Amino acid sequence: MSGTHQPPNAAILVSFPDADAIVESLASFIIKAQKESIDKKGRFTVALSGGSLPKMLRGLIGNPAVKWDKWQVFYADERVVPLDHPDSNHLACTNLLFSKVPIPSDNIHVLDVSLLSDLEELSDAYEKELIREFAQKDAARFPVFDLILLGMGPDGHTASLFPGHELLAEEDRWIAYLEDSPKPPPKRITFTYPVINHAARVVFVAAGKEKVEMLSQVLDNPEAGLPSSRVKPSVPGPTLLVRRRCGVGCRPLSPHSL
Ligand SMILES: O=C(O)[C@H](O)[C@@H](O)[C@H](O)[C@H](O)COP(=O)(O)O
Repeated sequence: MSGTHQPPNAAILVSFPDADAIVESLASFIIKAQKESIDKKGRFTVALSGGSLPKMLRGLIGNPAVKWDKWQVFYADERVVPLDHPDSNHLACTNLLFSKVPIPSDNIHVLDVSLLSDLEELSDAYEKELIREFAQKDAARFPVFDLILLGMGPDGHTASLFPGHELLAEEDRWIAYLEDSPKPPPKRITFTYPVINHAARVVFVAAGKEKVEMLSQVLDNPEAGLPSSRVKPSVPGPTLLVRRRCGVGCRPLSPHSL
């Protein structure tokens, strides 16, 4: 083990030599979080993103430590397309993970596809899905996810929260929609910051050389207000898993220290 970089927003940054090392470490991190959550509450609430994240979850496949029947899975953001559309985050997660593991389909919370033509109704319905899982069980103002897994775009976006977008200022709603996403497809729903920042754990998985420059912006220049810099769950701050040298002063850390 060599050490961590503590950037101003108190994120924990961990870098790995290659994608396989991230996959392995991410799986152990998730399993540890799962155990703590099930021991405490009997369930594990997790939110997934799209992009390259689903394929980074392959370390969970065939792993007997994963208690799939205790998982409640939501999408931190989802593209407004049918569930079998190539752009669907749910389809990517299904192809790369859920079709290969024994998770009950009722435990995966997907868009109500009968509402795809009305984004307001669609995001309201997804918010109600969260309310059923959290407000009724935990009686909290905002849901407290056990784990939210995020990606980071080369422009610093995360989930479907994009630089300069009005949704960055949303303080009330749990789920919001947009019709002008700069990353296609344009219509999406997304968790808002109140949801992301109330999570017990948030992990960014940001593999790829093209993210190095943006990563240093996000970590070392939070006052610029990039969407990924605004992810600030209270304790212990977000964890960032990145591939290769991150270029912002961090050193490789043993996966076991996660
Ligand atoms: O559905 C989406 O588009 C996302 O959830 C988005 O926020 C993604 O996580 C980032 O764009 C990173 O994507 P990559 O991992 O493919 O770079």
